[in-house]
Amino acid sequence: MLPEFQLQTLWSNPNFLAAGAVVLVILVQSLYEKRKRVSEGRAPMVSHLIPWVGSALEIGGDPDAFFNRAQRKYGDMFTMKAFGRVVTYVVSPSLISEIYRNAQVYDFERFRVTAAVDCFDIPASLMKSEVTSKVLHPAQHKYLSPTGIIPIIESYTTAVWDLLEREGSSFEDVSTPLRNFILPVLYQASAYAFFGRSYPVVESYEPFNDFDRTFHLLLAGVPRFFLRKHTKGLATLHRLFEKYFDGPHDDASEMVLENERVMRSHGYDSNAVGTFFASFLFALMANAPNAGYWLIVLNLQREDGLQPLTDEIDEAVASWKQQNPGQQIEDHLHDFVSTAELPLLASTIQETLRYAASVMSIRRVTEPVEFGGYRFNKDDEIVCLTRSVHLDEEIHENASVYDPRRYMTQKRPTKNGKIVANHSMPWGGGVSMCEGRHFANRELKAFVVFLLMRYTVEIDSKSAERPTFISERVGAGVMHPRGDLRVIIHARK
Ligand code: HEM
Repeated sequence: MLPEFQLQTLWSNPNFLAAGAVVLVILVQSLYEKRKRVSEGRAPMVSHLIPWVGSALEIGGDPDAFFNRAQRKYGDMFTMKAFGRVVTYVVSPSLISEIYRNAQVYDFERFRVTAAVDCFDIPASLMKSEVTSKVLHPAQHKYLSPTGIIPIIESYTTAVWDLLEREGSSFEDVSTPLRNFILPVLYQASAYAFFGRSYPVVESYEPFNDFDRTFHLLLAGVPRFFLRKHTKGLATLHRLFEKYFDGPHDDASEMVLENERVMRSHGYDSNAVGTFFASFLFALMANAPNAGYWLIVLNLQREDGLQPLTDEIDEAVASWKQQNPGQQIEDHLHDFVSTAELPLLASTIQETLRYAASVMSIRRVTEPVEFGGYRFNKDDEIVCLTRSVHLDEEIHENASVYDPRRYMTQKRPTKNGKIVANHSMPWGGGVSMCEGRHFANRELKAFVVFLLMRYTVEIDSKSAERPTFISERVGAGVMHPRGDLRVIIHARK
């Protein structure tokens, strides 16, 4: 207890009184806001103390724990303020699928255009024109479809095989940070597949990382002024793309060449074409390489390590050789990897994405609507929080445990006695569902198959360092690693 004379001193201190008044005003205002929302039938507001900042710092600390607490306290929908932005989060799979189904009321297009212009500097005239919605996006959709993607996957397959041989040999038999080996291989092979060998892939790697590292801050509304490295990275990517589109690049994929032709025929120059493809480069690279990294890291930390996957792949190789006597697998890489039945690897990829992806789908309400028992006004922002579904213990047994066999053995997931069809949504959903998912799945499959055909990878027992998720990259896709895992790679005999 404070002695009486100290209390008297405090009460007569004008600074103390002013601070007390401010706290009182904030509390009254927040109480008023909460009451008003309840009386208007709006989704409940998560309590916060600092007015404009709202819950931003708490979300940034441990987002999974924060959203879990909010769900337990407020239910399947709750509103939150962060850096002045008011957003309602939806965590139930059935409500999320309703949002995905109804693109008229829960619009994505406005966010798509704004993000392309504000985050990637694509000219607004291009993003808002029918060239993009009626020609460029449909063409991208066609080339990224399961059949359209085949030629690109073929070049990817050859590129990743060659890169694993070339890069792998320089890491053999010495302790090495896994990241240095894996991420550049995945990055380069994908870039070659879409843009050809004329793309300055090595030069673009660091600027891409500078841009990508703080992308979530840009999404959260942090002004570019505070993100100097990020902005410089994007400018370098634009410059490299402009040079690439000004020079010979006939080895690019048909998807790139066709979209370039369309843009040029509408008067857009190499610089504008470059901004469009810098945003595609981001989609291509922001998630898949890190997913490949986590797949290896998470399995290496299990008791049986990568052995079950290696055994499955060895069996597929043996079976292919038996069916194709006298043939070399190296001459039929795409055929082999696309036909190989690898149920454990398929489940491992899906589980890695469930476990490591933090995905949010942003929508804007287009008209007043009653939804999930609450009222929404035009222009309200709603976010589908798919990670909450991934971590829901009722839907996924032992959800906090990484289990590569989960999707081989799991019964049909249910919640409240009902089957949950959308139990895993690493690709988002509805109109904004990841266009690159067919490529990404095959990319990861080919990468893991070839890696384990060529090498054994083991943890360097002298190093205790282990990577953890940078979970504050909330909503921005597969989480990046903080720290790394030192490994020793040996060529297989
Ligand atoms: C593991 C890898 C990947 C994951 C987890 C992933 C996830 C996502 C997610 C969550 C979205 C936004 C969905 C939404 O807002 O609801 C998205 C969009 C997109 N992704 Fe992927 N992605 C991956 C790899 C790729 C790859 C390799 C490509 C390119 C080949 C790609 C191309 C795209 C494109 C073009 C969009 C924009 C779709 C639109 O604006 O409608 N993604 N991705």
